[in-house]
Amino acid sequence: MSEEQLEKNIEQGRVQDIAQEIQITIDKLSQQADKVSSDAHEIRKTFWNDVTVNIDEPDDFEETFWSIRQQVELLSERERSEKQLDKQIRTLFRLKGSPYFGRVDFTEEGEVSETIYIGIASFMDRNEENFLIYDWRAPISSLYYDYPPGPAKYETPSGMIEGEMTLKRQFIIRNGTIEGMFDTGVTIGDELLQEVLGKNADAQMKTIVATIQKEQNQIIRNEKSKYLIVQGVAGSGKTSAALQRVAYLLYRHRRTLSSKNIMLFSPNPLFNSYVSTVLPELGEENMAQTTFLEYLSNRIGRGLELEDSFTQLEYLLNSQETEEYKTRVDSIRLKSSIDFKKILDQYIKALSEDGLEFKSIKLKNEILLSGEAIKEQFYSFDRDISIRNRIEDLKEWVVKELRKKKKLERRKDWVKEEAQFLDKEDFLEAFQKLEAKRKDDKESFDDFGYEEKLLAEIVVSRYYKPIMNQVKRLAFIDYPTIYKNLYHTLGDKWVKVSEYTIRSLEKEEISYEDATPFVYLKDRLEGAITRSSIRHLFIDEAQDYTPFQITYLQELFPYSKMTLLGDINQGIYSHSNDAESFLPEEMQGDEERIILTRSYRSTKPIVEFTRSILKDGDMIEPFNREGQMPTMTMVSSGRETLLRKIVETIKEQSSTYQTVAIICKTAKESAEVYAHLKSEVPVRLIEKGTISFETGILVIPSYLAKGIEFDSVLLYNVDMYQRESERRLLYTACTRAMHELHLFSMGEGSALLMESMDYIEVR
Ligand SMILES: Nc1ncnc2c1ncn2[C@@H]1O[C@H](COP(=O)(O)OP(=O)(O)OP(=O)(O)O)[C@@H](O)[C@H]1O
Repeated sequence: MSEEQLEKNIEQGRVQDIAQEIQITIDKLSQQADKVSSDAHEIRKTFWNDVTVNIDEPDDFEETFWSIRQQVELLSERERSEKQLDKQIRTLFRLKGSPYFGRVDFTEEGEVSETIYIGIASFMDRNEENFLIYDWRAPISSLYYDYPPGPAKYETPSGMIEGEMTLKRQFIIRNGTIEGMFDTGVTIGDELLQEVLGKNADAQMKTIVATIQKEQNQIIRNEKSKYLIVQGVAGSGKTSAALQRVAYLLYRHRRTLSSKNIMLFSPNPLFNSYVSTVLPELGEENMAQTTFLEYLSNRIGRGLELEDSFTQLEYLLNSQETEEYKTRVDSIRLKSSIDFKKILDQYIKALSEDGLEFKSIKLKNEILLSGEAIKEQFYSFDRDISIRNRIEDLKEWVVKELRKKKKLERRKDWVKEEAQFLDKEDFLEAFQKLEAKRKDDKESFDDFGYEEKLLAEIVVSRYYKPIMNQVKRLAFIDYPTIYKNLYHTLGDKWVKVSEYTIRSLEKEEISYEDATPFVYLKDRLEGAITRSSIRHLFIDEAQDYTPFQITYLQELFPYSKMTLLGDINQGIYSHSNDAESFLPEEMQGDEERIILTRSYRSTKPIVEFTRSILKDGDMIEPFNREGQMPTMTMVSSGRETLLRKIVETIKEQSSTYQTVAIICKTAKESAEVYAHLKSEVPVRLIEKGTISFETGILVIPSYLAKGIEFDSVLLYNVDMYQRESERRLLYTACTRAMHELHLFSMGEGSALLMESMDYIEVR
């Protein structure tokens, strides 16, 4: 038997021993879980038997309260343990099949050599003395990610440990059997990566803990920086690193940090679902995930129709270079900038003296309180008081005024009339109140007069309640007009942008580029709801955020560290700029920047092709995974033939691969292609509202494919990508392909693809 085989047998023996140990622990914990579960069941069943209920006297009441509370605490303690045990058992089951993926032999200076096995969770021997498996996030495990055999060190809370790594071994273990075992010289050997990357795509992202690369590990374990900026080329593992970073932080700070303290801003709802299984797979709970659009739309509220970011993009991609298009691009650029934020700040300052506008508060089309009266009241307050505090005082004043009006309203004829049409329940309510009143007030009680008053009160309250609620929400502040008036002050340079903005606001619409400034204005005036519980904010696809938006987010999450991940070459919005740092200048100074240049997603021929779409793509390094050269199918006889060719390719590809995506430039084009294909192949259309996707064949607009990957990509109609501004979109679309990329053209081709690029041409 070769030495290698002998080694493998020894390792296989260890895997079996560990599996047995794990099973023993599973059995032990399962027994405990059964006990806790039956305890909890018993408490629930006998909850009220063990509570002393007596509420006659205040003392008895208190005793009852404490008695209930004690039972509730007992129950929730059991429920917590039940949940905890359940989680441990689930992790152990996962460990049993695949206990670890790495081994490092390390000799600390002056100590004996130690063998460390690394897996997705820690596991100790029965006496809880030795680690049989170390969690990948433990300090010592970083040796595995950061060093080849030789001198190595790792950081612990009590200082740096230095020594010598004598062996580094990787495993692929499935169902308790070692399927692959490699001793590696380099950081993380290529064999395992080859195996992982060669697999088919899934509708869900995978964890990468077994093959985290050194530079990715720096992102994951970074603890110091206030702002961590990751500029990484397409497919370099930015999102993967971000998610493993969340798992790392949750583990390292488990006493002080929970998933509730972490938030991820992602590009679209589809992406949210795509990444949602990674953390649970690592035994952690998911953090809150949202999109910036969703946030804005909640803050804008009713009254203005918000154009979403996709509609904005769709407009830009479908338009010719008309005057209107140019104005729109100017508008987007202006409103994305920090300079514009400063203009807005000046405007807000001026509003302290004049310019705030208020809506009249009406009841049944009659004005209860006019906008002018409210304004007059506002500016009668002391101007040294901040706008925010004055608004609070104003709210109180408005409530008081309305209460006065409400009292008078009860006497009006329309109220009496409506009172006759009240429901049985309303009369019952009035009657009960009447009874109570009669009890208190035996002597001088006028039944009839009082009943009439009560009924009138019911009618009037029904009308005033929604008005009062709106007042409490400050809906009487006329933000659209206040925001619109800003555009009367911008001057000649921005006359077209101003006209365009005013026009759209007058139609009660708000463009996507106006949404952030509008919400910012609102926040500055009435006070933002800052999220102080969030300690770590992750912004994926950070290149798609405007400098204005990034500073705004920083203000919203004042106690949070920020991890911004992005790729300037995938900046597909008009405001996208070439700034390497996604941080506006104002925020710079406290940041650390990590650059990822290696692309793992696609095969070498695909990376070589996609990087040449970019003007400066030379720094992008492909991972050495072989595959087919991209193809370009040119059809000069029209759309029908092109679609027929596409159907042929889909059929061929879907027999090999799980996910085949037909990527179109726009949603409009996607819908057309889908209409054509759906009778030929089982295909699904992905739209901006789609929240999840399954494996299979799908048609998707380029910008919704952001962050996601497919086994095979068919790029429909490359002739649609001609403008310089569309280069990055073309790059983004092509870089979604893992194993195969096929481009289709109706003859003209794209000016952005050069003759010299490496692809196979099929005419
Ligand atoms: N260290 C790694 N080990 C295994 N797979 C990896 C590793 N790093 C990245 N990958 C794989 O490469 C692919 C791309 O990763 P990911 O989506 O995180 O990259 P990205 O930089 O966010 O890409 P993009 O910007 O193009 O959306 C995924 O399939 C991911 O699993």
